[in-house]
Amino acid sequence: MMNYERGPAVRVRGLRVVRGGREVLPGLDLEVPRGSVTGLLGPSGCGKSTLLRAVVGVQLVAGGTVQVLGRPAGDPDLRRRVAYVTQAPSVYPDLTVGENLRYVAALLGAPAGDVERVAGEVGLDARLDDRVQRLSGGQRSRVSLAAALLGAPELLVLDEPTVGLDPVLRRELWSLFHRLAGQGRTLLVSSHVMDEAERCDRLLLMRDGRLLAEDAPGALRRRTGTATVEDAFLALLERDLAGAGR
Ligand SMILES: Nc1ncnc2c1ncn2[C@@H]1O[C@H](COP(=O)(O)OP(=O)(O)OP(=O)(O)O)[C@@H](O)[C@H]1O
Repeated sequence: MMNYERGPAVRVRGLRVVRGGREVLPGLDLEVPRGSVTGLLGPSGCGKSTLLRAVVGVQLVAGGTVQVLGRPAGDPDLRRRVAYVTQAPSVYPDLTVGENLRYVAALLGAPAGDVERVAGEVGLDARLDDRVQRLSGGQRSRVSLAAALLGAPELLVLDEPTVGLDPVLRRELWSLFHRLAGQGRTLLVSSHVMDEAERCDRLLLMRDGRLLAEDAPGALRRRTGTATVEDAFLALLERDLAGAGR
C-alpha cells in the first residue's frame, strides 16, 4: 500500500468526455493535492459535475486517465476510500436520520459509534429520530453529507454541498471541511458561490470544459490584481475570451 500514499489524491490527464453527442470535456489535465480543500468553480454547464462523476468512476469517458489515490477511478479498492455526494439528496425519506445512517454504516462496515459522530459533525445529532421526509431541504442534504462521512473516507467528492443552506450552516460546513482536511483527508468541492471560493486552499476554475486556472485564492487575486476571487475569475474569463478572439 505504501506507493498509494505518494502523489496527489487525484490526477487527471487528457480527460475527454462526450455527453449527448457534445464534447463536454475536450481534454482536461489537473491535480488535487492530498489533505486540502480544493474548490471547483465555473459557470453552470461548464462540466463540474461531469468531472466529479469521472473522479468517482461513474462517468463514461472517451479518453484520457483519471487516477484516484493511486488507483484508476472506479477501482473496487476505492469503494470505501472515496465518498461522493451528488446534488440530489440520496437518502430514504420514509426512514429516520438514524436509520438512514445505520443502513449506510452497515453497508460500509463502518464502526459502531460512527453514526453519532457523523450526525454531530453536520449538526443533526438532535434529529436522529426524525423521519427524513419531515426535514428541510438543507437538513436533508446534511443527512447525505453525514452518510458520506461514515467510515472516514480519504477523499470526499462533494457536488454543491451547501446549496440551500443558510449562511451560518454554510460557515459551519466549511469549518468542518477544513477540520477534515486537517486530519489529512482530501475534499473536492464544487460550488457556485464565490465567497465560498475564498475559503478553499486551492481552486480549479473551469469554463466550457477547460481549466482557466488552478491556484490558491490569494495567488489568483495577486496574479490578476483583483481584490476578490470573483473579480479574479471575471478577469480570467475576459482574458480567455479576448485570447480566443471572440
Ligand atoms: N445526462 C446528460 N446527457 C447529455 N448531456 C448532459 C447530461 N448531463 C449534462 N449534460 C451536459 O454536459 C454539460 C456539462 O454538464 P455538468 O452537469 O457537468 O455541468 P456543471 O458545471 O456541473 O453545471 P451546474 O453547475 O449547472 O450543475 C452541459 O452542457 C450539459 O448540458
